[in-house]
Amino acid sequence: MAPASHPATVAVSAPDKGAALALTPVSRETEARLDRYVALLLEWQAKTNLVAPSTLPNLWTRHISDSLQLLSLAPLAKSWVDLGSGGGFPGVVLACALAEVPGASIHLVERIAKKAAFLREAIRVTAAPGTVHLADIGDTVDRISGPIDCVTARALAPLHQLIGFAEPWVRRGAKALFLKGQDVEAELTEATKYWNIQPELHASRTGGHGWIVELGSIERR
Ligand SMILES: C[S@@+](CC[C@H](N)C(=O)[O-])C[C@H]1O[C@@H](n2cnc3c(N)ncnc32)[C@H](O)[C@@H]1O
Repeated sequence: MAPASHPATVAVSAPDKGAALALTPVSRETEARLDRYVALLLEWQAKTNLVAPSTLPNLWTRHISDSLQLLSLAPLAKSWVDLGSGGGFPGVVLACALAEVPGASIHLVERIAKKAAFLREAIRVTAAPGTVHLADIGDTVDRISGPIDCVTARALAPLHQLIGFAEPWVRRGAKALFLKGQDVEAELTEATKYWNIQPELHASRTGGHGWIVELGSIERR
């Protein structure tokens, strides 16, 4: 039995989950998959730091809704790539929702073996349509070769670097959706030194000072 202070004993806050599902509603089937994912995340959090411990009480609003909100910005996208998936945000959450969409799937790219192992287990227990790549992003550009509709990333790198990562897929027709914090304007200013972009900015539905940067085209300056 885990000691009382063991992170695996952190309970999910029902009001937080309720608030998250009000913000970003999902089907019963997706909710059941997300419940299995959250249980696994809390179990693994004890041995691998997957999310900042301070965010655990607000796991559903802070991480799950934050991830789910991307779906409404690419409602027709079936083929996704999530770069630097870490503990599975937004990648595993999207996979859980995409299980409802015939033919949809997501590639999860992560270079740390322990995290990739967690991602594989999350995909297994949720039976969600995801493929985990234990690899550096640069090495997956050729490996993930089919048509991709949407490239995502959260908390991975400054915007100008993210744009460089996503550029090969966006050049082949994908849209990029990056979850960003309050410094988005400064990051955009920096990014436009290197890239010709027409960003669309969406305020995060989960409150705080978050933004989603949407890019439909990327050209090197
Ligand atoms: C700060 S974490 C964010 C994880 C997750 N996206 C989230 O929002 O919770 C960044 C993750 O990206 C991974 N990462 C960073 N650079 C990478 C690269 N070049 N190729 C693959 N993974 C990378 C790191 O190992 C780490 O797990």
